[in-house]
Amino acid sequence: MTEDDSQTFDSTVYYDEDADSEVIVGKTVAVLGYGSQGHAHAQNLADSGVDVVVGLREDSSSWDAAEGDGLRVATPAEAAAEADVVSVLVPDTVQPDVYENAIEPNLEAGDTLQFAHGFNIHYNQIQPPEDVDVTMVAPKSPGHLVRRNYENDEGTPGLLAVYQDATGDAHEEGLAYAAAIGCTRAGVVETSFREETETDLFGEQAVLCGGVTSLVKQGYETLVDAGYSPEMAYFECLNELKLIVDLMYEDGLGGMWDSVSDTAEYGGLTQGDVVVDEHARENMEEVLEKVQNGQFAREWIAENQAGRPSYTQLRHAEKNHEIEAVGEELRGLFAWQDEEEEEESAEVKA
Ligand SMILES: NC(=O)C1=CN([C@@H]2O[C@H](COP(=O)(O)OP(=O)(O)OC[C@H]3O[C@@H](n4cnc5c(N)ncnc54)[C@H](OP(=O)(O)O)[C@@H]3O)[C@@H](O)[C@H]2O)C=CC1
Ligand SMILES: CC[C@](O)(C(C)=O)C(=O)O
Ligand SMILES: [Mg+2]
Ligand SMILES: [Mg+2]
Repeated sequence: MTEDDSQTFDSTVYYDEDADSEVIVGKTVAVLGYGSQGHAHAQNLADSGVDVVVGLREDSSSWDAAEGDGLRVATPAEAAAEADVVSVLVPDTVQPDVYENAIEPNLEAGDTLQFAHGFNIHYNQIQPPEDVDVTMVAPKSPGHLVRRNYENDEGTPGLLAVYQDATGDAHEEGLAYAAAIGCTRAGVVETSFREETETDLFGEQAVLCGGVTSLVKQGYETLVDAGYSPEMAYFECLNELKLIVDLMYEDGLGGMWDSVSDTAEYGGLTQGDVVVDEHARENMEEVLEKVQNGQFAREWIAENQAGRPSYTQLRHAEKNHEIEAVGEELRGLFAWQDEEEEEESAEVKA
């Protein structure tokens, strides 16, 4: 069975009790990649009793870290060869190459191709054989929190999708994988590769990563250009955002509105749409259109084929924005990051 895109998925939420961990504990899972998602999936799976082998390039900077975390490490081809489930957690743009050279030659009938994002299946960059299962367990969180939550006996919400069910067990095995990385502790919702891919790309571009950072920088620059100190602008437009979003995370927009002052609530409700106005909505719809018609995917693939010229320039400009230096200095002065977070943020920078 291959995914029926027109299928509307019900909003059943799956929890630990809905998963049969025995389905995956007896299998070998190759986790290809040991980065944000890979290090979390591999360690969480292993801590859940799953036989894990990490697949990395022989000159990988992550090889020693994975071995240091008590995991077996092999090349991607070696890992795929011994695995029943191959979890593809290398960057989206290298997955087709890794699939062609390391995974596909070592896939056997009845194996599972598992993803954390649907990009390469949805945009037809990887076309799996008909005799394997193709699933996705996509944590709705950065990987470092997937690991932190698991270690704290907490869960991370996730999505489950079955693109191809050659064995008839894809859903059950995907749910067991989700449980083993801690997602069913929080709740797992079933979706499709199309829906996850398009909503995830839109969300990270228009809201979570792109939209928010642009709003923060524009707010910071507005205050600094008006003569206010960079430190004041940082505190107001970046640092306090976490505290505001924490309230929304815990109890919706109302949870935040109920906690801030009436003055802030009135000002926010009247001026918010002045700043993020109907043009923002029109722009968001254009962003979504480019995701849906494949234009963004083609642009991102071409950017990588060209050696990432624009991406490199944009990353450089972002790292050199004044707010980064101001923030680094202020974060060093204030003891608001606990040790665990400081260690992790050092890891992320490495
Ligand atoms: N980041 C996140 O929180 C989320 C990511 N995802 C998805 O998870 C997947 C993995 O992304 P993410 O965890 O961010 O990836 P990262 O960039 O954090 O990590 C990539 C890993 O892959 C390895 N790698 C890179 N190139 C190759 C290669 N050619 N062959 C073998 N290994 C390679 C790297 O090791 P080295 O370079 O040392 O060899 C590194 O261990 C993607 O599909 C992404 O969309 C989904 C949800 C959230
Ligand atoms: C929000 C960015 C993300 O989609 C994620 C952490 O979920 C990603 O691709 O990293
Ligand atoms: Mg995401
Ligand atoms: Mg994403």
